[in-house]
Amino acid sequence: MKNQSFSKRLGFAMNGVAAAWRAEASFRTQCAGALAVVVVLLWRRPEPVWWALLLLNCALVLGAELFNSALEHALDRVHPEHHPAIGIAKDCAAGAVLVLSLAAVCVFIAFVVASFG
Ligand SMILES: Nc1ncnc2c1ncn2[C@@H]1O[C@H](COP(=O)(O)OP(=O)(O)OP(=O)(O)O)[C@@H](O)[C@H]1O
Repeated sequence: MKNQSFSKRLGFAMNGVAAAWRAEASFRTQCAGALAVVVVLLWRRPEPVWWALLLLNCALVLGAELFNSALEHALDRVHPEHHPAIGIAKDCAAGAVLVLSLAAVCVFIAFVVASFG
């Protein structure tokens, strides 16, 4: 089923986001964090570069969580039994979310220091 219309592919992508929202508490928490960042941006109205940096970080964390969720679903389906390699694959995906989340927190701290310090 390759090369479907743009609206159909957009629908598939929205289905993925909705499925992650329903299934993953961490995705919902990260969405709440991203919303909080948008509220702070609207309140402080910083220079455009801060909008770009903070929104990019939010998108990176949410995107990584979606990849993490995709990998978990696929691995659980193709290999339901426990295996050390599956564990490492899942841990690496979770590690990617952690690394990007830490980077996002660092950028947010830099923003707070720059605008309130
Ligand atoms: N099939 C498996 N084989 C080996 N280890 C596994 C397997 N499934 C999960 N694990 C280990 O358990 C951890 C948690 O896996 P799980 O699939 O429950 O993800 P999770 O981190 O709970 O996901 P969520 O983001 O939904 O909270 C993995 O990171 C991995 O270390």
